[in-house]
Amino acid sequence: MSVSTFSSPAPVSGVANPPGSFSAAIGWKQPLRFRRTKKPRVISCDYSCLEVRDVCYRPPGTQLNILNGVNFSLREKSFGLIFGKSGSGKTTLLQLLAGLNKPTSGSICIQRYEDDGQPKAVPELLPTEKVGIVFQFPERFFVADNVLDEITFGWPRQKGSLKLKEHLTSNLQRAFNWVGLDSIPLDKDPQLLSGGYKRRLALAIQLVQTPDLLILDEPLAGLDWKARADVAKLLKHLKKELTLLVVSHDLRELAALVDQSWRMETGGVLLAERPPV
Ligand SMILES: Nc1ncnc2c1ncn2[C@@H]1O[C@H](COP(=O)(O)OP(=O)(O)OP(=O)(O)O)[C@@H](O)[C@H]1O
Repeated sequence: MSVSTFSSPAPVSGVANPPGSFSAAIGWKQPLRFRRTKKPRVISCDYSCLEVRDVCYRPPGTQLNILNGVNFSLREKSFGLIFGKSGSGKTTLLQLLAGLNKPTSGSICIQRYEDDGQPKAVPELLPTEKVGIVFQFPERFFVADNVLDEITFGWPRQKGSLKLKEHLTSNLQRAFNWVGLDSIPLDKDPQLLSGGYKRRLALAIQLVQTPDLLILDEPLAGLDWKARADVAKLLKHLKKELTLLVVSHDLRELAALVDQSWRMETGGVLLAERPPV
Protein backbone atom coordinates (compact mmCIF):
# COMPACT_ATOMS: atom_id res chain seq x y z
CA MET A 1 0.00 0.00 0.00
CA SER A 2 2.83 2.37 0.75
CA VAL A 3 5.74 3.49 -1.39
CA SER A 4 9.03 3.20 0.43
CA THR A 5 10.81 6.54 0.30
CA PHE A 6 13.47 5.90 2.90
CA SER A 7 16.09 3.24 3.34
CA SER A 8 15.35 1.01 6.32
CA PRO A 9 17.76 -0.02 9.08
CA ALA A 10 19.69 -3.12 8.05
CA PRO A 11 21.01 -5.69 10.55
CA VAL A 12 24.79 -6.11 10.55
CA SER A 13 26.56 -8.90 12.38
CA GLY A 14 30.01 -8.99 13.98
CA VAL A 15 29.83 -6.95 17.20
CA ALA A 16 29.29 -7.98 20.79
CA ASN A 17 25.72 -8.29 21.96
CA PRO A 18 25.05 -5.31 24.20
CA PRO A 19 23.49 -6.48 27.48
CA GLY A 20 19.72 -6.18 27.34
CA SER A 21 19.61 -6.03 23.53
CA PHE A 22 17.01 -8.07 21.67
CA SER A 23 19.73 -10.26 20.19
CA ALA A 24 21.15 -10.93 23.65
CA ALA A 25 17.68 -11.58 25.04
CA ILE A 26 16.95 -14.08 22.31
CA GLY A 27 20.41 -15.62 22.81
CA TRP A 28 21.70 -15.52 19.28
CA LYS A 29 25.32 -16.26 18.42
CA GLN A 30 25.19 -13.72 15.56
CA PRO A 31 24.58 -10.42 17.28
CA LEU A 32 22.82 -7.58 15.50
CA ARG A 33 23.62 -3.93 15.02
CA PHE A 34 21.59 -1.47 13.08
CA ARG A 35 22.85 1.07 10.60
CA ARG A 36 21.28 2.99 7.77
CA THR A 37 21.97 1.65 4.30
CA LYS A 38 23.08 4.13 1.66
CA LYS A 39 20.34 3.49 -0.88
CA PRO A 40 19.30 6.67 -2.70
CA ARG A 41 15.99 8.17 -1.68
CA VAL A 42 13.18 7.59 -4.14
CA ILE A 43 10.88 10.56 -4.46
CA SER A 44 7.38 9.50 -5.47
CA CYS A 45 4.28 11.64 -5.37
CA ASP A 46 1.72 8.99 -6.26
CA TYR A 47 -0.30 7.49 -3.46
CA SER A 48 -2.67 4.65 -2.67
CA CYS A 49 -6.05 4.38 -1.03
CA LEU A 50 -7.90 1.62 0.71
CA GLU A 51 -11.16 1.39 -1.22
CA VAL A 52 -14.19 -0.43 0.10
CA ARG A 53 -16.91 -0.76 -2.52
CA ASP A 54 -20.52 -1.86 -1.98
CA VAL A 55 -19.62 -4.28 0.79
CA CYS A 56 -22.47 -6.32 2.24
CA TYR A 57 -22.10 -8.98 4.89
CA ARG A 58 -24.60 -11.60 5.96
CA PRO A 59 -23.34 -14.20 8.43
CA PRO A 60 -23.65 -17.74 7.04
CA GLY A 61 -26.96 -19.34 7.98
CA THR A 62 -28.73 -16.03 8.68
CA GLN A 63 -31.19 -13.96 6.64
CA LEU A 64 -30.08 -10.51 7.86
CA ASN A 65 -27.38 -8.30 6.36
CA ILE A 66 -25.20 -6.82 9.12
CA LEU A 67 -23.47 -4.55 6.57
CA ASN A 68 -25.40 -2.97 3.71
CA GLY A 69 -23.54 -1.44 0.76
CA VAL A 70 -20.61 -0.01 2.70
CA ASN A 71 -18.48 2.39 0.63
CA PHE A 72 -15.47 4.38 1.74
CA SER A 73 -11.97 5.31 0.76
CA LEU A 74 -8.99 6.01 3.03
CA ARG A 75 -5.73 7.47 1.79
CA GLU A 76 -2.47 5.90 2.93
CA LYS A 77 -0.83 7.32 6.06
CA SER A 78 -4.01 8.92 7.26
CA PHE A 79 -6.32 8.35 10.20
CA GLY A 80 -9.85 7.11 9.59
CA LEU A 81 -12.42 6.98 12.38
CA ILE A 82 -15.65 4.99 12.43
CA PHE A 83 -18.13 5.71 15.17
CA GLY A 84 -21.76 4.80 15.75
CA LYS A 85 -24.18 2.99 17.98
CA SER A 86 -23.37 -0.28 19.64
CA GLY A 87 -24.44 -3.22 17.47
CA SER A 88 -24.45 -1.22 14.23
CA GLY A 89 -21.78 -3.38 12.56
CA LYS A 90 -18.46 -1.57 13.16
CA THR A 91 -16.53 -4.58 14.45
CA THR A 92 -18.01 -6.73 11.69
CA LEU A 93 -16.55 -4.33 9.12
CA LEU A 94 -13.12 -4.39 10.78
CA GLN A 95 -13.17 -8.18 10.70
CA LEU A 96 -13.78 -8.14 6.94
CA LEU A 97 -10.94 -5.68 6.40
CA ALA A 98 -8.59 -7.90 8.41
CA GLY A 99 -9.57 -10.91 6.30
CA LEU A 100 -11.17 -12.78 9.21
CA ASN A 101 -14.42 -13.06 7.23
CA LYS A 102 -15.24 -12.54 3.57
CA PRO A 103 -17.82 -10.00 2.35
CA THR A 104 -20.99 -11.56 0.99
CA SER A 105 -20.65 -9.07 -1.89
CA GLY A 106 -18.55 -6.06 -2.77
CA SER A 107 -14.80 -5.53 -2.80
CA ILE A 108 -11.97 -4.39 -0.52
CA CYS A 109 -9.07 -3.14 -2.63
CA ILE A 110 -6.02 -0.94 -2.81
CA GLN A 111 -6.09 1.59 -5.61
CA ARG A 112 -2.99 3.49 -6.62
CA TYR A 113 -3.36 7.05 -7.93
CA GLU A 114 -1.10 9.37 -9.89
CA ASP A 115 -0.20 12.65 -8.26
CA ASP A 116 -2.98 14.33 -10.28
CA GLY A 117 -5.62 11.98 -8.81
CA GLN A 118 -5.92 9.73 -11.87
CA PRO A 119 -6.20 6.01 -11.00
CA LYS A 120 -3.05 4.05 -11.87
CA ALA A 121 -3.66 0.52 -13.17
CA VAL A 122 -6.47 -1.64 -11.84
CA PRO A 123 -7.20 -1.89 -8.10
CA GLU A 124 -5.61 -4.83 -6.27
CA LEU A 125 -7.26 -6.87 -3.56
CA LEU A 126 -6.13 -5.73 -0.10
CA PRO A 127 -3.38 -8.18 0.93
CA THR A 128 -4.51 -9.28 4.39
CA GLU A 129 -0.92 -10.06 5.45
CA LYS A 130 -0.34 -6.30 5.31
CA VAL A 131 -3.21 -5.62 7.73
CA GLY A 132 -2.76 -5.63 11.49
CA ILE A 133 -5.67 -5.64 13.92
CA VAL A 134 -5.72 -4.83 17.62
CA PHE A 135 -8.95 -6.02 19.17
CA GLN A 136 -10.79 -4.36 22.03
CA PHE A 137 -9.04 -5.04 25.39
CA PRO A 138 -6.08 -6.84 23.73
CA GLU A 139 -4.42 -7.44 27.10
CA ARG A 140 -7.11 -10.04 27.85
CA PHE A 141 -5.50 -12.20 25.16
CA PHE A 142 -1.93 -12.01 26.47
CA VAL A 143 -0.64 -15.55 26.96
CA ALA A 144 3.03 -15.30 28.06
CA ASP A 145 4.56 -14.51 31.43
CA ASN A 146 7.15 -12.08 30.08
CA VAL A 147 7.17 -9.28 27.53
CA LEU A 148 9.66 -10.94 25.19
CA ASP A 149 7.71 -14.22 25.00
CA GLU A 150 4.49 -12.31 24.48
CA ILE A 151 5.84 -10.42 21.51
CA THR A 152 7.70 -13.38 19.97
CA PHE A 153 4.80 -15.79 20.49
CA GLY A 154 4.12 -17.37 17.11
CA TRP A 155 7.58 -16.62 15.70
CA PRO A 156 9.16 -19.51 13.77
CA ARG A 157 10.81 -22.04 16.11
CA GLN A 158 12.64 -24.06 13.44
CA LYS A 159 16.43 -23.92 13.25
CA GLY A 160 16.52 -22.96 9.57
CA SER A 161 14.65 -19.70 9.97
CA LEU A 162 17.51 -17.49 11.21
CA LYS A 163 17.08 -14.94 8.42
CA LEU A 164 13.40 -14.52 9.20
CA LYS A 165 14.17 -14.19 12.92
CA GLU A 166 16.80 -11.55 12.17
CA HIS A 167 14.25 -9.68 10.11
CA LEU A 168 11.62 -9.93 12.86
CA THR A 169 14.14 -8.83 15.50
CA SER A 170 15.02 -5.76 13.47
CA ASN A 171 11.29 -5.02 13.18
CA LEU A 172 10.86 -5.66 16.89
CA GLN A 173 13.47 -3.08 17.81
CA ARG A 174 11.78 -0.55 15.56
CA ALA A 175 8.30 -1.37 16.90
CA PHE A 176 9.50 -0.98 20.52
CA ASN A 177 11.02 2.40 19.66
CA TRP A 178 7.86 3.54 17.95
CA VAL A 179 5.57 2.69 20.86
CA GLY A 180 8.02 3.78 23.58
CA LEU A 181 8.51 0.36 25.17
CA ASP A 182 12.33 0.55 25.11
CA SER A 183 12.54 1.22 28.85
CA ILE A 184 10.50 -1.86 29.83
CA PRO A 185 12.52 -4.95 30.90
CA LEU A 186 11.88 -7.81 28.49
CA ASP A 187 11.43 -10.25 31.38
CA LYS A 188 8.60 -8.24 32.94
CA ASP A 189 5.23 -9.95 33.31
CA PRO A 190 2.91 -8.23 30.78
CA GLN A 191 0.06 -8.40 33.29
CA LEU A 192 2.09 -6.14 35.62
CA LEU A 193 2.37 -3.37 33.03
CA SER A 194 0.11 -0.33 33.40
CA GLY A 195 -3.02 -0.19 31.23
CA GLY A 196 -1.36 2.19 28.77
CA TYR A 197 1.77 0.05 28.47
CA LYS A 198 -0.32 -3.08 27.87
CA ARG A 199 -1.86 -1.27 24.89
CA ARG A 200 1.63 -0.25 23.70
CA LEU A 201 2.68 -3.89 23.85
CA ALA A 202 -0.41 -4.96 21.87
CA LEU A 203 0.45 -2.34 19.24
CA ALA A 204 4.10 -3.44 19.11
CA ILE A 205 3.04 -7.08 18.52
CA GLN A 206 1.20 -5.95 15.39
CA LEU A 207 3.86 -3.47 14.26
CA VAL A 208 6.53 -6.20 14.18
CA GLN A 209 4.71 -7.58 11.14
CA THR A 210 5.08 -4.14 9.44
CA PRO A 211 1.45 -3.73 8.41
CA ASP A 212 0.51 -0.99 5.93
CA LEU A 213 -2.94 -0.74 7.49
CA LEU A 214 -3.45 -1.00 11.24
CA ILE A 215 -7.00 -1.48 12.50
CA LEU A 216 -7.84 -0.66 16.09
CA ASP A 217 -11.11 -1.51 17.84
CA GLU A 218 -11.72 0.86 20.77
CA PRO A 219 -8.03 1.55 21.52
CA LEU A 220 -8.81 3.84 24.48
CA ALA A 221 -11.52 1.72 26.14
CA GLY A 222 -10.96 1.00 29.82
CA LEU A 223 -7.93 3.31 30.21
CA ASP A 224 -7.58 6.18 32.71
CA TRP A 225 -7.30 9.75 31.42
CA LYS A 226 -3.49 9.78 31.45
CA ALA A 227 -3.17 6.50 29.53
CA ARG A 228 -5.85 7.64 27.06
CA ALA A 229 -3.88 10.81 26.36
CA ASP A 230 -0.65 8.78 25.98
CA VAL A 231 -2.18 6.27 23.57
CA ALA A 232 -3.81 9.08 21.52
CA LYS A 233 -0.40 10.77 21.28
CA LEU A 234 1.17 7.51 20.19
CA LEU A 235 -1.46 7.05 17.46
CA LYS A 236 -0.71 10.56 16.20
CA HIS A 237 2.93 9.54 15.88
CA LEU A 238 2.07 6.21 14.18
CA LYS A 239 -0.05 7.96 11.57
CA LYS A 240 3.19 9.23 10.02
CA GLU A 241 4.27 5.65 9.40
CA LEU A 242 1.14 3.76 8.33
CA THR A 243 -2.59 3.99 7.71
CA LEU A 244 -4.80 3.78 10.78
CA LEU A 245 -8.48 2.85 10.83
CA VAL A 246 -10.04 3.13 14.26
CA VAL A 247 -13.44 2.26 15.67
CA SER A 248 -14.10 4.24 18.81
CA HIS A 249 -16.66 5.87 21.04
CA ASP A 250 -13.93 8.16 22.45
CA LEU A 251 -14.45 10.91 19.94
CA ARG A 252 -13.15 13.82 22.01
CA GLU A 253 -9.67 12.35 22.50
CA LEU A 254 -9.31 11.25 18.89
CA ALA A 255 -10.99 14.12 17.01
CA ALA A 256 -7.72 16.02 16.53
CA LEU A 257 -6.13 13.05 14.73
CA VAL A 258 -8.96 12.36 12.32
CA ASP A 259 -8.48 12.85 8.56
CA GLN A 260 -11.70 11.11 7.55
CA SER A 261 -14.62 9.82 9.57
CA TRP A 262 -17.85 7.94 9.16
CA ARG A 263 -20.90 7.09 11.21
CA MET A 264 -22.15 3.50 11.08
CA GLU A 265 -25.93 3.62 11.16
CA THR A 266 -28.02 0.84 12.63
CA GLY A 267 -28.47 -1.65 9.81
CA GLY A 268 -24.85 -1.45 8.69
CA VAL A 269 -24.98 1.67 6.51
CA LEU A 270 -21.85 3.85 6.60
CA LEU A 271 -22.15 7.62 6.15
CA ALA A 272 -19.33 10.17 5.91
CA GLU A 273 -19.71 12.45 8.94
CA ARG A 274 -17.52 14.50 11.24
CA PRO A 275 -17.26 13.32 14.84
CA PRO A 276 -19.92 15.19 16.86
CA VAL A 277 -17.59 16.88 19.40
N1 LIG B 1 -22.01 -14.22 13.23
C1 LIG B 1 -23.08 -13.47 13.54
N2 LIG B 1 -24.32 -13.97 13.42
C2 LIG B 1 -25.40 -13.24 13.70
N3 LIG B 1 -25.34 -11.98 14.14
C3 LIG B 1 -24.14 -11.42 14.30
C4 LIG B 1 -22.94 -12.13 14.00
N4 LIG B 1 -21.89 -11.32 14.24
C5 LIG B 1 -22.40 -10.15 14.68
N5 LIG B 1 -23.75 -10.20 14.72
C6 LIG B 1 -24.66 -9.12 15.08
O1 LIG B 1 -24.40 -8.05 14.20
C7 LIG B 1 -24.58 -6.80 14.87
C8 LIG B 1 -23.35 -5.95 14.68
O2 LIG B 1 -22.30 -6.43 15.54
P1 LIG B 1 -20.92 -5.67 15.69
O3 LIG B 1 -20.16 -6.35 16.78
O4 LIG B 1 -20.28 -5.55 14.38
O5 LIG B 1 -21.42 -4.23 16.18
P2 LIG B 1 -20.57 -3.00 16.74
O6 LIG B 1 -21.08 -1.79 16.04
O7 LIG B 1 -19.12 -3.28 16.61
O8 LIG B 1 -21.00 -2.96 18.26
P3 LIG B 1 -20.14 -2.50 19.55
O9 LIG B 1 -19.94 -1.02 19.42
O10 LIG B 1 -21.03 -2.88 20.69
O11 LIG B 1 -18.86 -3.28 19.53
C9 LIG B 1 -24.90 -7.13 16.30
O12 LIG B 1 -26.30 -7.05 16.46
C10 LIG B 1 -24.41 -8.54 16.47
O13 LIG B 1 -25.15 -9.24 17.43
